[in-house]
Amino acid sequence: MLKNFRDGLIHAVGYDADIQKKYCNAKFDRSLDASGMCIVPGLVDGHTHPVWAGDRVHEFAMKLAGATYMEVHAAGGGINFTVDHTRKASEEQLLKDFEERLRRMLRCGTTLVECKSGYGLDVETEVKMLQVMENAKKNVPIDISSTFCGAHSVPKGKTADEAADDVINVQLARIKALMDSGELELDSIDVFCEKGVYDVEQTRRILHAGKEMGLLINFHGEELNYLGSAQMGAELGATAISHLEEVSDEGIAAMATSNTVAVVLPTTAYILRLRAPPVRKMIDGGVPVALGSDFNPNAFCLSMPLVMHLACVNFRMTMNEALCAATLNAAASVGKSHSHGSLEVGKVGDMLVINAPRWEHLIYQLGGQDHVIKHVIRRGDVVHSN
Ligand SMILES: N=CN[C@@H](CCC(=O)O)C(=O)O
Repeated sequence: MLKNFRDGLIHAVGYDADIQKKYCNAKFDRSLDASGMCIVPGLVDGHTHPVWAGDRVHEFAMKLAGATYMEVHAAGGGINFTVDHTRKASEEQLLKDFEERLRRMLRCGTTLVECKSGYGLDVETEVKMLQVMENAKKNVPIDISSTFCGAHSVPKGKTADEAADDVINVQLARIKALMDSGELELDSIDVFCEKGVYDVEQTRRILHAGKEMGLLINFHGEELNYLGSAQMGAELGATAISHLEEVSDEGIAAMATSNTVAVVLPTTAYILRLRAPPVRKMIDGGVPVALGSDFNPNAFCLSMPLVMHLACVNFRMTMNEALCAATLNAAASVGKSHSHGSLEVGKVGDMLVINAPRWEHLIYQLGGQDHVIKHVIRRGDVVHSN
């Protein structure tokens, strides 16, 4: 099998490779039966915030007692709590914690992960987070797609308009210089478009500025309140929008027309007790649906197999759809479906050997799914064995 992975790329496949259809939720039911084991592509995590300091375990009790996400923020917790700690943390400490999280993701089968900044909200700390991502790329055998999310929250002491100006004129300007000099490699720009955070027009301004710099648009929209951000994102040609619990029928139609990927996040809906996004309507309406773990101090889950399980039970996705969403469609959400997300000639040789007679065991087992993963192969190399 491994002879097919010289240079880390797939040169030939030993079975019928017609398993997924680009940008759609196609069937994926022809797993390879190799000595009682199955093979699936390496998993792609389409939305995470894994670089930060300051866990928020204390907030969990508030949420269990019924506090909403915005009530936790108003009480001094939430994103701004993590921002305070991340600003104080050294780059070395952030890198050490981040690399440990990446290694745990790898053991759960993730071979490509989208990673957002967003706990700095000022130019120094945002750049520090992005540099941590850059350094981790050299040390951990996992592919990282970096996203600048300087507009993740409105920092203390600024209005949203002032903060949007700072993101555009100060943060993006510095990031562009670092990208031009080759010190940073970024794929996407993100904004938390939400009532009480950035409104649709502020979000549009920031995303437009990022697009002008060549970044893909991949932002948080329609999570807690309906704002019409899906329509705005579609107008701007967004590559992806995530959350979408409150997306409207018009938003779904607009996203289908612009071929914008919907990145849905079952752990977040679960922990915040939000209603499920209308995944069935999105799939039936022609929107490509992807999955992300949304690993962050609020939704503390690194395991894509667990996310796929929740997607099937709580979002009523089929197991085929969940696998496609956690591989090819998640790769499309970061503009990497040409190289990642399926076992096709010319793509990277990322795959999982599943220690079970059917690949569905990856989803079937609730918790402990890493036990089902026998090997994680990244670019043709076995990088983890269980
Ligand atoms: N909703 C906004 N951002 C994150 C949560 C960040 C946090 O609570 O620290 C998310 O994607 O779920």
